[in-house]
Amino acid sequence: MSRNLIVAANWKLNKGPAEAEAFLDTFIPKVDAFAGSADIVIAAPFVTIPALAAKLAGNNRIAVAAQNCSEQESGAFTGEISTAMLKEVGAQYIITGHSERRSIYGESDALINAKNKKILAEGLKPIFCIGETLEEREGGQLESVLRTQITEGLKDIDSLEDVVVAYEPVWAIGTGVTATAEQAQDTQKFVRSVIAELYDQATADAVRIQYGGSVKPGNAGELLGQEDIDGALVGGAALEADSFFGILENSAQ
Ligand SMILES: O=C[C@H](O)COP(=O)(O)O
Repeated sequence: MSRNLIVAANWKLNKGPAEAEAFLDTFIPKVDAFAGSADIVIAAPFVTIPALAAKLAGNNRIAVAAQNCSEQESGAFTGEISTAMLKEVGAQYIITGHSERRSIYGESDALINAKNKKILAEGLKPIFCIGETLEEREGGQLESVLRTQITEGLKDIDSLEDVVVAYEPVWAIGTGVTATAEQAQDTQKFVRSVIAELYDQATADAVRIQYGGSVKPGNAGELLGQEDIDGALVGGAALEADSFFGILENSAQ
């Protein structure tokens, strides 16, 4: 089954509009000259999205993403941003379930599920993150943790056509410790098997599963060359245009 790679930058709490524009000044010409077919996504802070979207207007190779959204439509929810607002300013994807949102901001599987449903109802695409802590992996809970996150996060979602899943072992995020290609492949094969159980084999074969956690130009080729790894969600190494482009280049199919 061939699935087009999807390589996404998650800038986290980095880059206001001016820095983002400077990044694109270097990055866009590289992508223009690049023959690879991967879908490219940049997830920026909310206030940076309009500048990114303006600079990428008419560019059909690089899509814009948000890193979070409200599960609510509108109303008295101070500090929240709706999917409709994000769509209006040019976001096409929204990250959900990132481990930093789960652990630092206490987001539950139920909240993440509500966000996934809201994003899909808005006609946008969730990049739905799952992943285990080192303690959970070493304690033999890897499969049960992932199974729960997948089952609860995708509850009552009929089609995965617009859903991207990102497997990010928490112990590999921002630590410089990458899962080995074998560990990532084995786990992502398991993730796909859970999706086949919950949906069907055709859905599991079609859904794209990214790997995230200390991906860099030097390890992207091996990781993204694995059968069940269909792209990357990149944090630190996506902050510099050369390094993010190096990941794309080294993972070209
Ligand atoms: O969303 C991206 C991940 O948290 C990975 O971050 P990292 O590449 O800095 O390890």
